Amino acid sequence: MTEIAILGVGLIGGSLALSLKKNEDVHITGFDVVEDNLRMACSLGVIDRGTTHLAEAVAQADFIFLCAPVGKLQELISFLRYTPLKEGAVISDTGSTKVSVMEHAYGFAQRGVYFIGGHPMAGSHKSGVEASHDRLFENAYYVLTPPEGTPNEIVERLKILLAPTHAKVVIMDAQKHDEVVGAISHFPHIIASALVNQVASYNDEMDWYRCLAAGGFRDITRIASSNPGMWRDILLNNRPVMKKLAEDWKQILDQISELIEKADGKGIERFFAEARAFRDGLPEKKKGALQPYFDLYVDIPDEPGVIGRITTLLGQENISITNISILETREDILGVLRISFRSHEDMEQASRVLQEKGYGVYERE
Ligand SMILES: NC(=O)C1=CN([C@@H]2O[C@H](COP(=O)(O)OP(=O)(O)OC[C@H]3O[C@@H](n4cnc5c(N)ncnc54)[C@H](O)[C@@H]3O)[C@@H](O)[C@H]2O)C=CC1
Ligand SMILES: O=C(O)C(=O)Cc1ccc(O)cc1
Repeated sequence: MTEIAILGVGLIGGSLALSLKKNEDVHITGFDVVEDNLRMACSLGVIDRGTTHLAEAVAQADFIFLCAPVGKLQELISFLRYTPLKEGAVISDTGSTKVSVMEHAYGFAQRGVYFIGGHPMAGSHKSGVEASHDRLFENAYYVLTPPEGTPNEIVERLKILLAPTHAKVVIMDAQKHDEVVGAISHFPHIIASALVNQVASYNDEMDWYRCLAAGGFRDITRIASSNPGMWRDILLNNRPVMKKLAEDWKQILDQISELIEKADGKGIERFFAEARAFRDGLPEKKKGALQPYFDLYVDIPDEPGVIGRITTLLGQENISITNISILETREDILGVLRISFRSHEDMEQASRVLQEKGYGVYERE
């Protein structure tokens, strides 16, 4: 039996646990600072047991995954440095930045314990264990940053353990990771939020901005709905790269501003054509990466038996549900039920069936 400890049982820790559980020979202990998250994770079958005692969670573990926010990783690593661990244990993390993590991950090898940085390049703008999914990492890149001198067989052990995620595991230097991921993931979150903030400030004067915001605006700003604390931590842990990207961005904006000022149609067209050529050449998004589940939200009256009636209705139509959770229940006010489906077709069929029965149903991005 392989003992696994997941420290931070949220979206990523929960999804990792669900993927690794596909290998029946694992036992997963979850640690979290929020006891309710552990209770929820146990009841959803994400972890085998939960504890709020860190030393106890890791003592017998063969693999330890740090899945807490980036801002908490250094503190967790420092704790592990002086905590009794099993000889040969492999520690990894899932943080979105790698240089600041690897700088702190010293002092393990001399104890016969190994630290290998990690970053599964798939996720969501949603947070929390309720949003976790066993196929979240399917077809996504999963970057590992082993420090120099890590024995090959240790990296291989970690790769074998990660096989049930069906991610494409790649080895990368931490600095290179932060530069590339800074440009394709971290910086776009700044741009998406900046766009939303710009429109929101105009909207203060005239509500039409909000009303007409649709299509392209919604597509390009989806990630502005991400967890603000998580993105604060990511930016603060990739500062030199973020500063450089912001400076380059200012230049790009100045250039386009000048083209507009000069009414340089050819230049403007070239700007869009270059972007289109690169965008159209991006690899196809394979199913599994980033959007593996489809959620429907159903308004539910606060009355006994309503959830049973909804699930029975869907069962009668042979529509499979992958997850179900109650998001709000307040006295005299409608609650909201979130139902997840494996495919868009299942979700649409469920939406039709429930609306026919008079339920208020909607999708939320
Ligand atoms: N959300 C995403 O799309 C992705 C996130 N990541 C990275 O994975 C990590 C986890 O992110 P999510 O799962 O999205 O966040 P989350 O907010 O869903 O889960 C984080 C969990 O860590 C717990 N936690 C907070 N402080 C802790 C501490 N000191 N010790 C143990 N647990 C603690 C929280 O209570 C929560 O349950 C972050 O480092 C993030 O940068 C990586 C890939 C994608
Ligand atoms: O919601 C999205 O599209 C994301 O950007 C998901 C994501 C968030 C953080 C990461 O480190 C990797 C992927």
